[in-house]
Amino acid sequence: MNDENILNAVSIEKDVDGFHPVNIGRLAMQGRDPFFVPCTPKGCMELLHRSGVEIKGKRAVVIGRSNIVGTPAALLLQKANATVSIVHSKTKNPEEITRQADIIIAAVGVANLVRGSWIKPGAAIIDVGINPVDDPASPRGYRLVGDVCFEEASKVAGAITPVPGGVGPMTIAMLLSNTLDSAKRIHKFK
Ligand SMILES: NC(=O)C1=CN([C@@H]2O[C@H](COP(=O)(O)OP(=O)(O)OC[C@H]3O[C@@H](n4cnc5c(N)ncnc54)[C@H](OP(=O)(O)O)[C@@H]3O)[C@@H](O)[C@H]2O)C=CC1
Ligand SMILES: Nc1nc(=O)c2c([nH]1)NC[C@@H]1CN(c3ccc(C(=O)N[C@@H](CCC(=O)O)C(=O)O)cc3)C=[N+]21
Repeated sequence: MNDENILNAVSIEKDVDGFHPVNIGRLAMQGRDPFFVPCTPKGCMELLHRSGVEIKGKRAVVIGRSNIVGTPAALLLQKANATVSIVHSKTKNPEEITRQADIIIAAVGVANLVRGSWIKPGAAIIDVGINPVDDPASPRGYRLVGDVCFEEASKVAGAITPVPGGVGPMTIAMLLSNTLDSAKRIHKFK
């Protein structure tokens, strides 16, 4: 499948994933707003806001730069007036960068990449990763873990999201929220 052709075929007013290039472009520009914000990054911001984490003026690090998570998450943090660094697979000494962060969003797809020693005491950690690891003791033969080593990180962080039961369910909630907004807009409800 060619994702560019598919995204171009979606009407920007019905793009509830927020992946159309026009919606991403509007998200990136000052003074413009997209019709929809991508669900997973939107869920990350909702978690930070509802947990009372201050974003303005803080240092944030996003690990990962995909079109669907890392890049829009970095844009949203920047819009919320954080100073944002992006760590990716070519970054040297990522832990030196993450250790300066008040907020970390990890969206990598590598189980337990972020260790306790990567984290500044008191930082807020949003773990987007959904990684299956073999576990013969669990009914499915595997269990899900995040990109952050929860056992270590939870001893250092001020706040941390679990996997499962963290960003995943928020993504689903944001998809429903975007879908409701879309319907309201099309039917001219308030
Ligand atoms: N909870 C939820 O709702 C969702 C969870 N996910 C999960 O989030 C994770 C990321 O998803 P997605 O963004 O789609 O993944 P992608 O594979 O598209 O992107 C991964 C990103 O991580 C970077 N990366 C890979 N290895 C390293 C490393 N060792 N150190 C630093 N950066 C690295 C890559 O860098 P580079 O660009 O250099 O290749 C890339 O930018 C996955 O586990 C996925 O299952 C995804 C969507 C929703
Ligand atoms: N166009 C598009 N939109 C997406 O939103 C999208 C996508 N593509 N590609 C794949 C990723 C992945 N993703 C998840 C959403 C919820 C959970 C979730 O709710 N997980 C549960 C665990 C579920 C279980 O136990 O199996 C949890 O974290 O608690 C996981 C992963 C959305 N994605």
